[in-house]
Amino acid sequence: MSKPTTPRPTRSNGQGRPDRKGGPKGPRGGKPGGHPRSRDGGAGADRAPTAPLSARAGALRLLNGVLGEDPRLLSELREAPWLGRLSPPDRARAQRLATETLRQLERCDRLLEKHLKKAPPLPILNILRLGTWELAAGGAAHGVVNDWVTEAARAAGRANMKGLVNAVLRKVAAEAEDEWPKLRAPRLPDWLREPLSLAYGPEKIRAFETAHAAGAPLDLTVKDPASAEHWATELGATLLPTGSLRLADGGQVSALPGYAEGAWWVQDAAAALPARLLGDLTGKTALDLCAAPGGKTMQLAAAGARVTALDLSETRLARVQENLSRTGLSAGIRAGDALEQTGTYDVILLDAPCSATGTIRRHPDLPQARDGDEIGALIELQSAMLDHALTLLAPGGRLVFCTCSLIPDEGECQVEEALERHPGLSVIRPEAPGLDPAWITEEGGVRTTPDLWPDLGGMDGFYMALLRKAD
Ligand SMILES: C[S@@+](CC[C@H](N)C(=O)[O-])C[C@H]1O[C@@H](n2cnc3c(N)ncnc32)[C@H](O)[C@@H]1O
Repeated sequence: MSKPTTPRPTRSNGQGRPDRKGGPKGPRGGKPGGHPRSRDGGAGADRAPTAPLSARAGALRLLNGVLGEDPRLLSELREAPWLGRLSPPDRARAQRLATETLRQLERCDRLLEKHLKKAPPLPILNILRLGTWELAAGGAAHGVVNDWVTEAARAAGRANMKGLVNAVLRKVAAEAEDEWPKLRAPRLPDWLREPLSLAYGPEKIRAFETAHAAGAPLDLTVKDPASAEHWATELGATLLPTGSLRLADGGQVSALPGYAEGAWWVQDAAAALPARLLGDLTGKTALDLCAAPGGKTMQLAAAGARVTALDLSETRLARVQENLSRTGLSAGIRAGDALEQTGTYDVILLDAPCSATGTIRRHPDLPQARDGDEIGALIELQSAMLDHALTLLAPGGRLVFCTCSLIPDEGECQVEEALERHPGLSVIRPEAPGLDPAWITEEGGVRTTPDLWPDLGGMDGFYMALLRKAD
């Protein structure tokens, strides 16, 4: 990777909404053909607001919510009241259908474009996208087409769109098996592709895109590292070089062996690395400054620290408490702003709020629902948090700064600039089982990217650095 001097998307590249090139012409993600949208992804008027919804109707609402005029992340739409109208299995199916369609949106659009003279209203275009993904994934043509035709009448309230959906999806069904594999991995939108290309080069970006298209397996962190091999056998999982367990497809997580007794928790292999840089923490006081939902809090507690887990969000802190209760680990939980904390700690973990662009394998909605506008403010917040965190660190204390971002301004640059602002602050060479020396950066941090471990199933993009305050 070249020296990380990526232009900051909002400071130097204000590029506006993502460019979704390559699909049918006309209304794309943004302009739903004049249909008013609700903020929770509603797809057409609710004539019976309590009537059950099918998985496909749910998926359509989710897609409309992500790609509508006021784009929402799927995680934000999960709170939408209408989701209560789906049975739990249908809700899971709807999430999967929407997620996988978003992951392959460019491929869906490329298959559709030759069959559309002009783009239909957004809800109908989204129906065609969902149907195309289902057909490409091997769905039975008759059932998929008929169900989406029915949905078309309901969603748009315009029966004349049924014919279009029927005709287009039948054509897609006839060619998907041959044509789909020829399509390139979907490209990142320009607001992200351009700064990442400058930092990593075009070849690496194509590798990121291939990894994003492949999706992510289920990774677990074991509470007691000594039992990792035992749980790998119990779960039929791969034990990764860094100590995490990996399942190709976990299915229902709460039904897996070891879940109920709290032997492990779900955490991407890259996300498990920052806390591991701190090693054994027996007897140390630790502050987890942005703790929720608690993956790293549990690691710090399992490593022997007396942990204070802080987060701004009380709702998200409830997840930390649930996770601690299930795993039998303990930490003091505190709601509040990281910038207003007082006290002194031996170690601090700062997993700062960021663009989350390292997690696109798991969240393919992110490039579609975001446009980079928020990144400038996040960069400012990260450096303010890092400066304040250093005031809470005991002399000689260690701090891990990390973000799940691919953008160097949220990682490498933050540490380089902090070293300039704080004479006496130093970077400790990172050590942890399985840490590949090739991941170590110029300033001494660790950079992971989604294309690493291609034969094992990739990993999230993360940046982390272990810092030491002067005595
Ligand atoms: C990347 S997530 C943390 C993930 C967590 N460390 C884990 O491993 O499970 C960032 C967190 O920062 C929290 N946050 C955002 N602004 C904050 C602030 N000013 N003070 C404290 N927490 C904040 C968010 O609520 C969010 O839970």
